[in-house]
Amino acid sequence: MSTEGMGPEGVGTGNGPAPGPGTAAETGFVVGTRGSALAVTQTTTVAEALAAESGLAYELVRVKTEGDVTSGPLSQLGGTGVFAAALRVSLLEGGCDVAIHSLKDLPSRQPPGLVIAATPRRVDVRDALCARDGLTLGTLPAGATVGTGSPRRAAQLRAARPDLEVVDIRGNVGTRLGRVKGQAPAADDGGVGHGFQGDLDAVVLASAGLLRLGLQDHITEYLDPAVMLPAPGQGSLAVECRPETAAAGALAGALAALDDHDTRLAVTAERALLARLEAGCSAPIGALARVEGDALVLEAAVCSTDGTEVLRRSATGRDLTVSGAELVGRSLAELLLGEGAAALADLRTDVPVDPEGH
Ligand SMILES: NCc1[nH]cc(CCC(=O)O)c1CC(=O)O
Repeated sequence: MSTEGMGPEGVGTGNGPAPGPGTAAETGFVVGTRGSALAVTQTTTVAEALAAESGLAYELVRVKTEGDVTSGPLSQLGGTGVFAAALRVSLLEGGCDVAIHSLKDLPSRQPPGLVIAATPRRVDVRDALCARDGLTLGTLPAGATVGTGSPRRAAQLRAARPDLEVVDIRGNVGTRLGRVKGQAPAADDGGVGHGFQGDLDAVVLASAGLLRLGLQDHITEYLDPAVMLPAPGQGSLAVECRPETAAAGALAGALAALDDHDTRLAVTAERALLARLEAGCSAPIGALARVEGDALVLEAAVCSTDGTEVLRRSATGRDLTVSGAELVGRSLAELLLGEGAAALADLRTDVPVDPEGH
């Protein structure tokens, strides 16, 4: 594991000396981030909020995900969240005090020794169609090519529009946007050329990532969750740390203040469903929970990979606590399993579809 300081521009509010790595000190804290534009943007936003709330300074360190991290520590942390794993190793080793993840990229089971201390208020949960010429799912011509690397998006696209051609694509947000015909490549890929001219009619991406990067102008349609149920945790962030960091002190108070209870309940239900289904991170499963009045409503869809079958069910709970939310997720998973979810899809699919999809 290696960390690399990001230089003076990575230093936050600056009241007090720069903190040393691993010391969630009285004076400051160290925040780990992956290197992609989306990771840096969302990490900076959260770090600024924590600094403002706590009065502490912070420093960003870039945690490299290549190389040495593919050995021992990864297997201890579980294979699913390989891209979160490097940050987690850094947290456990004291290389940073806080790490910010896209919640949907985290495995559904929390590793020992780390806690999710805050789930900030969720932003737009929907998937977004970014098409040439302002086209929408309804107006794309028959045979149009739509790029996605996600089996969940592919299956739901096929279910909605069997006449489209789904193309498997990879890469970070800027790279994928650049695949759309006539689209100027977005300058968010850290200067890494994507090597493609626009060759597709459309791509599907998470609205949240586009919004956080200020790229929402590329969206031609926000896909209704009735058509495209988002990934569990989509649009949410997880602020992770060692338990003692969240237990006491100025940073603990700031973490608690950043936590949004309704978001916490929703993502808890979605992740509990995923855990009970024993589904891998690229399984074709959509899940979305919302607090509606005094109820938590969870919807989930398990798709066959070819999109010919989508099993979609919902469950409601009235116990608005974390354990109540877990129960809603688990019960809906049981219901889906009882109706043949495991036969419908290869739930354990655990291909890391998105090395820098972040
Ligand atoms: N798997 C990559 C990833 N992880 C989080 C986001 C977007 C932001 C979010 O959903 O919180 C993305 C990009 C995408 O799916 O388009």
